[in-house]
Amino acid sequence: MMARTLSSVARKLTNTLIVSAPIKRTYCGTMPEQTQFTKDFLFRQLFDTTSSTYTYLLADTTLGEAILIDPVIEQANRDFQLCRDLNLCLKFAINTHMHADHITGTGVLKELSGCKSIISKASGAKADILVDESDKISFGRHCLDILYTPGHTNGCLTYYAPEQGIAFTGDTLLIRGCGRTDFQEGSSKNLYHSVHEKIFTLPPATKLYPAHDYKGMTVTTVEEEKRLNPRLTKSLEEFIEIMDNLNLPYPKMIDKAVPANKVCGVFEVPPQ
Ligand SMILES: N[C@@H](CCC(=O)N[C@@H](CSS)C(=O)NCC(=O)O)C(=O)O
Ligand SMILES: [Fe+2]
Repeated sequence: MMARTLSSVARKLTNTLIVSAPIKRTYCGTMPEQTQFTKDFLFRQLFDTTSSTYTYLLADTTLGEAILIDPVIEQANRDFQLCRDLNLCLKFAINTHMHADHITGTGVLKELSGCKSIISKASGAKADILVDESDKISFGRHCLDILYTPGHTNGCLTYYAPEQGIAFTGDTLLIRGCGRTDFQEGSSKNLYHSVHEKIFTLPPATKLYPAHDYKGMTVTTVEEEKRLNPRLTKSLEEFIEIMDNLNLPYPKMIDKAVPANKVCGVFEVPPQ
């Protein structure tokens, strides 16, 4: 009886959908035109399920040079093997900031591939190359511009590839959210200014790729976040109030991850 009732409801719904809800073909909103990747640009979004971290592999497919953004130590072998499978030489392993929730894979990747590690000067962490806003990171003919976007931590960077219309926001801007500001010299005011002045001023169609997502989302755009971000569409005062009341528990790994990430994810034995 129940099964029959359910199936008749389903049939009714289907009929209703078919009969009275034709697919709307004209988009009436303000969605900006999407930028396509150039033919010689490789993009892979990789995921670590334990920490919900995204790692990004980018490469110049003509010249075979690659970089990784925000690699996770437990996935370093996976990421290195992917580079080998695709015949790519890993030039740089880069962090958007000194992570608090997982150990970076940059130290292990250096050992595996001979790549150089990169982080911001302001992070206070060790790496082969310390970068700042005016610097650029090149791989093959491709290039990442560096935007200094403090707030989640004092050393947060956003990496921007203008030709591809993409930016890697780390934890500064998450999809419909943003990084917390309650540790590692976090500042809600700085984060608000970083997002409004550095990220929201990029072209509206710019695709934004965060370091984490906890809801299964993968990508957003400047236009979407300016319109829909529940925190960053508010005034500065309202934003600070929201951030002061998040009441999130500290990341489980924080006490292990931060000291490890200060030294590129490789614990150094102090001299005896
Ligand atoms: N539960 C996770 C940590 C979750 C968390 O705090 N995420 C950070 C980014 S990693 S530093 C964050 O900024 N979240 C903002 C938010 O609104 O969720 C763990 O235990 O590792
Ligand atoms: Fe973080």
